Amino acid sequence: EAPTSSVTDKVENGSQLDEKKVTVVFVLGGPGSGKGTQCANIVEHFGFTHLSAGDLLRAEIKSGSENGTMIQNMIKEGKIVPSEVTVKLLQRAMQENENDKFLIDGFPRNEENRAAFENVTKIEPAFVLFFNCSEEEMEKRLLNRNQGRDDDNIETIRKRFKVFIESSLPVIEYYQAKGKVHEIDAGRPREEVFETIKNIFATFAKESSETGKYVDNCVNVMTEVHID
Ligand SMILES: Nc1ncnc2c1ncn2[C@@H]1O[C@H](COP(=O)(O)OP(=O)(O)OP(=O)(O)O)[C@@H](O)[C@H]1O
Ligand SMILES: Nc1ccn([C@@H]2O[C@H](COP(=O)(O)O)[C@@H](O)[C@H]2O)c(=O)n1
Repeated sequence: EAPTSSVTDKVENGSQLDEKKVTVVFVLGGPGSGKGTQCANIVEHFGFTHLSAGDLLRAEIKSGSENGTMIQNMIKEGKIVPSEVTVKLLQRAMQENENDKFLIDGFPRNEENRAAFENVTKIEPAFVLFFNCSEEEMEKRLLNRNQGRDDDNIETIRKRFKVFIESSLPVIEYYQAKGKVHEIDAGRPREEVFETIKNIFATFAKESSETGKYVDNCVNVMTEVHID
């Protein structure tokens, strides 16, 4: 495992992870707001790699890691796992992947997550997507999700909503103050939500290619979108 000291400085054009310059987009929003669903679309159209913090934590439980039981208990209670664990998983996943464009889904979940990631990786997100959706709609989606998740029951869902409001919204506000947030009305049908997202990514790709900050392979949708 790479020591954190090997992760070097943030650079002007994007952020640096070891030898690699990376573009990171944080995907935030309440439980069931549709983050994972839309990340799959972004991967397909814009060549990003999707890293879901929740998926990495669930994989860690399955791997029989020494932290497995602790993580399992936290997830069942809807609580946020200590940042040290989650940041290490994300850092390793980025280092092991050849891509240089990452969608980090469900992270940072609280101020501790945010500060730890920034301190360890020196990476700042290019921008943040905020999926805004009513609790009523999110609850309905989660109860219908049917993926056998331990935390998709009404008791844990209510706890996750509370944690989202108390701990995660302040992180979104932090990035809003920095002008980095694209807020999306995530209560609409999937296709409509993706239309909005497509415009955001196409604009970002265009602006970045003009300034030399962004890399390739997202041009296939450029003709379909309008740039405001
Ligand atoms: N726009 C939408 N309209 C209706 N259902 C949706 C929409 N987007 C996603 N869904 C469905 O809602 C459920 C939750 O979506 P998804 O897993 O993408 O949410 P999420 O934000 O990643 O949730 P979590 O944070 O709990 O992992 C899934 O069953 C998905 O198919
Ligand atoms: N940064 C994070 C992300 C997730 N968790 C825990 O995992 C649960 C499920 O997360 P999803 O994004 O897949 O919904 C979440 O409720 C937390 O318990 C975390 O601790 N830190």
